[in-house]
Amino acid sequence: MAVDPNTIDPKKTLADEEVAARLAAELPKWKLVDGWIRRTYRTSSWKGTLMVINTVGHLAEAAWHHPDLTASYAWVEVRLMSHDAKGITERDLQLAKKIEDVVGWQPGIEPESALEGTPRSDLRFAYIKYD
Ligand SMILES: C[C@H](O)[C@H](O)[C@H]1CNC2=NC(N)=NC(=O)C2=N1
Repeated sequence: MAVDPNTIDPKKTLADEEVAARLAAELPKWKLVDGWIRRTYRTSSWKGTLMVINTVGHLAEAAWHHPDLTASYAWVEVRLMSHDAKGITERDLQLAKKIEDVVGWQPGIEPESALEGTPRSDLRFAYIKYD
């Protein structure tokens, strides 16, 4: 039977140069370092850090693809690779994109948004440090 060239193979690893090019085009804040695609989200406090971790946790569980996380008081690093394929696959890129979309969501700066977004005027509400 012929292989459909349009089907994504979840276990196919991408060459480093291809990963780097895809990140530059699609996920410019993510970098390939030591075999992982990674991104650090900075926050204003431990509570914000845990909110990011929980958000990533939900997305990973829904995807059934799980990043490694390293956290401190005001940052969390998200690191993705496909352990079973021993490399970077489309699964890593797709989950990274979802994380980037959801954690980076700022409805307050979107045109036509009915949502005001996290208030910036009051430090009590300081949360993710958008970069
Ligand atoms: C049994 C289960 O399907 C596997 O352990 C899945 C779950 N999450 C995973 N996450 C990641 N990052 N790589 C994997 O190979 C992987 N495998």
